[in-house]
Amino acid sequence: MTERSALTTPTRRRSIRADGGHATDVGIEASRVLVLNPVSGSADHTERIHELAADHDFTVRETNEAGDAIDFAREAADADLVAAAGGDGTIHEVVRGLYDADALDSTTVGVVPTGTGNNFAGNVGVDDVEEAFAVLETGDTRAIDLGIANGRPFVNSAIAGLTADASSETTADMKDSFGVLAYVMNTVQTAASFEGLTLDVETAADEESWRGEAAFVLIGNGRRFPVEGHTQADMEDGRFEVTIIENRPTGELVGEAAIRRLLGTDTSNITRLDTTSLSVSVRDGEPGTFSLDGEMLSARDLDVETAREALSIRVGEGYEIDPEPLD
Ligand SMILES: Nc1ncnc2c1ncn2[C@@H]1O[C@H](COP(=O)(O)OP(=O)(O)OP(=O)(O)O)[C@@H](O)[C@H]1O
Repeated sequence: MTERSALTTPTRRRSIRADGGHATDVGIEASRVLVLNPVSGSADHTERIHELAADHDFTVRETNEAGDAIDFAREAADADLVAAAGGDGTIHEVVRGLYDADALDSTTVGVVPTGTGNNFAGNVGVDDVEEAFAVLETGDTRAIDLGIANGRPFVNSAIAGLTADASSETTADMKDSFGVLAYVMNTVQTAASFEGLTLDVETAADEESWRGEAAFVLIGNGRRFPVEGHTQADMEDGRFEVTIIENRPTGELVGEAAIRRLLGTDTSNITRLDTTSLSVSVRDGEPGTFSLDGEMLSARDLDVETAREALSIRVGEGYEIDPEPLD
């Protein structure tokens, strides 16, 4: 994807944080914008990110609350390069803002991992903050697939079968070790009466379908779902790797060892589908709670499709264009 040449002189306002901290440039016409979540991860990165951003000519927009990154990205629609400093949720919001503004054709996205799990950053080969700024300058630009669920984009995964509680109670340690599966483990460990979801999962024409009681449905765009090992999926193939975990009585699921077993060698209750699009319908009861990159969405039906190579993104050396398929 070509980058546009220099824009007009940036128009800048200055805003000073109430706590007397950093002055934040608000330059919505800047050609390089960095959206910074100051509360992601261990929340001690703000100073360092401002320094690095200044060294690399980024205009910084610091979020004050959830959702700000969507607005800031939308307002940065004319920028050539928009970086997200945060975790998966911040990247999700930035991509959502650019998607809403129809700016993905003209804007390249970068990630600066200052979140807790940083799963997506790892999947595009960016492991730390210093490396992230080097990648923003000289990394390859790849066009990767976006998932679109009920009109909302996601970069990493869409998951059915979680509760909002499970997301908020998941600890940093769990996220470090297990990424998105931490949510799964947490749900199973905390929900004594977890009922599962009666679902219809239909894939694109002439592909497979699944109907039954599921504990979880994990739809991977940027990531795949072994518990351990390499989590990066093929992000340029226009396909999802879908993992359906059939519900079992809670007693059988409790504990880390059980989860490892579930997604490890014992695959008798796991169905894997590979598809360009699918729909997930909750058959009984209340609408289901779905997670898009960790951000919650309530719906009875989730229609998911790929926007092939729709997201232009800077990648690090660890990014694999064509990762080995799962066994
Ligand atoms: N200033 C803010 N105050 C409170 N919440 C915020 C603020 N800015 C962003 N958020 C919200 O913080 C949430 C968590 O952010 P994010 O996912 O980036 O970090 P994380 O949870 O630490 O990392 P990861 O998702 O990689 O584990 C997001 O839902 C986002 O909307």
